[in-house]
Amino acid sequence: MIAIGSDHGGFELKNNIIQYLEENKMPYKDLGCYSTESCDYPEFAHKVAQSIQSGECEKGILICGTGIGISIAANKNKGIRAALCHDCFSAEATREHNNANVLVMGGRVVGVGLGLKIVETFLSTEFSNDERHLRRISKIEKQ
Ligand SMILES: O=C(CO)[C@H](O)[C@H](O)[C@H](O)COP(=O)(O)O
Repeated sequence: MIAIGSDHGGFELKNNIIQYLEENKMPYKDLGCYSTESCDYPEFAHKVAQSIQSGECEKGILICGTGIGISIAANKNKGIRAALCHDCFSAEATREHNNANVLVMGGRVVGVGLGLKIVETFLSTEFSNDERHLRRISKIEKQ
């Protein structure tokens, strides 16, 4: 299950990603927001983080205007490795190297075409399980 959330700045891209997930029969949970009305991104970062921490969702996708604020908020939650990616190379690398469990994008930064490619790359790339990456992730967890 994929948890997805955004503020008003990411609402439109979130809707396009939901359509992509539905077309590809990928189960998801839409944790809001549900309109373009101004709202506060930390709320949605927290909801997505909680759904991963509880085990209900395996991965998450978060979108705000730039992706920056919602990344900062998401990464305050234990066990959350949220990666802001605006290119496919980073989306692949963060899965392989960081075992990132949340993809973050800026709805005012990327277009829908690139955004969906980044989602596809992130969701289809496995963690490498390489010893050096495991060691580095465990150092993050201890911080
Ligand atoms: O936190 C952000 C900036 O890093 C997000 O892009 C927000 O979506 C943005 O700040 C919202 O801005 P607005 O002027 O309230 O629409």
